[in-house]
Amino acid sequence: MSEDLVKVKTIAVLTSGGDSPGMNAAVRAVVRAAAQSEINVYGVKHGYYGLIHDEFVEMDTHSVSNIIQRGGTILKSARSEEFRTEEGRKKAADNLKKYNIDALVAIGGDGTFTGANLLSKEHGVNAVGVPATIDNDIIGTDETIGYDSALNTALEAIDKIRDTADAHERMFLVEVMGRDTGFIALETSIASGAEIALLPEELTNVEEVKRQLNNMLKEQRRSSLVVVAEGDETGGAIKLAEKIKDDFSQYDMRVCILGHIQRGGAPTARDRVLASRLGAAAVKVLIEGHSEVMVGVVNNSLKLTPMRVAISKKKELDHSLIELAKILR
Ligand SMILES: Nc1ncnc2c1ncn2[C@@H]1O[C@H](COP(=O)(O)OP(=O)(O)O)[C@@H](O)[C@H]1O
Ligand SMILES: O=P(O)(O)OC[C@H]1O[C@](O)(COP(=O)(O)O)[C@@H](O)[C@@H]1O
Ligand SMILES: [Mg+2]
Repeated sequence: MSEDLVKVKTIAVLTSGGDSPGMNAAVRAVVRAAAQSEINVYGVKHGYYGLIHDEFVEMDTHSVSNIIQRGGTILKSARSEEFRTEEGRKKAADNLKKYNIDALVAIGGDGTFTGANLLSKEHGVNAVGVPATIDNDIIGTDETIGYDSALNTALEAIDKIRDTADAHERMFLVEVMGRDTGFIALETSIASGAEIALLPEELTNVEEVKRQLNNMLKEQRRSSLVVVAEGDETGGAIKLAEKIKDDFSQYDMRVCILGHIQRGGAPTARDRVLASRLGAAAVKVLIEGHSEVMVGVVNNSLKLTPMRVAISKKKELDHSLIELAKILR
């Protein structure tokens, strides 16, 4: 984190990794905050792929009109294997030099920040990270951009599944996203009143799951919902169903995988506000001379975290929420 005052004239902004609702709001905030400070902005299409393959487009305040409410990302997102190599990052740095770009705003998740940090270390490119992923798995910010939207999308779907589960007195195993982390699974299970939540952060004992379901069925529950994070130890909802279906054949078990609907749709108000704050903050901290940092909001205040710290460890679930889910089900 350096803090020398530098005149930033031109910046680039990109979105990378899994898209998340609110990425557009963040791009808009970066472009508009930069314009306020008379900084030129290039948008880079397709994340690091576009950085390597010269997909730079000039942006101004009009380029970001009417996007704050839209899901996806107007800059497109991608995953680039080439950027994981030194040669790939050298090509990316050469392109940034070609356009006289002083700094990069990378909007994405932990992988995106790992890449940006390497680009900065190897080629002296000033880089600021803006956390955007539905997984909410980044330390240094209470929530990532897109998490609240994905949570609400998943919850709406689970509420609907509960209606039909109840009508048919069925058992549903609902799989939500979260390759390595159970934020969506835990909070949707609390908010929907699910009977059980299976999280990547906890060991899953299939016999124990069966026992709990049996106990609840003895309480004469009319339906059962098990929310399963895709990264759960059992390997997701389909695999779990294979392991338990014979024991619950009378409940006409169904599996529903929510999948990518959780990544799309209009961002919630909270995500739009978070993205607006963080996008503008990224420009501010670049002007102040910071680099290799991530902007976040903690306890409603802006916070800077060195990128190397942000990528160094996994954000932990709140154990009191795990207990709460168990008490209230
Ligand atoms: N270890 C790494 N070294 C260099 N670049 C990386 C590394 N990890 C990820 N990246 C770059 O960041 C991109 C996005 O990472 P990914 O993990 O897919 O998404 P997210 O940023 O949402 O976690 C990758 O496609 C790759 O180009
Ligand atoms: O869209 P893909 O490539 O199938 O990736 C799915 C993964 O992306 C996510 O939606 C978001 O993850 P990242 O933000 O780390 O890219 C995960 O929850 C999910 O496991
Ligand atoms: Mg990630």
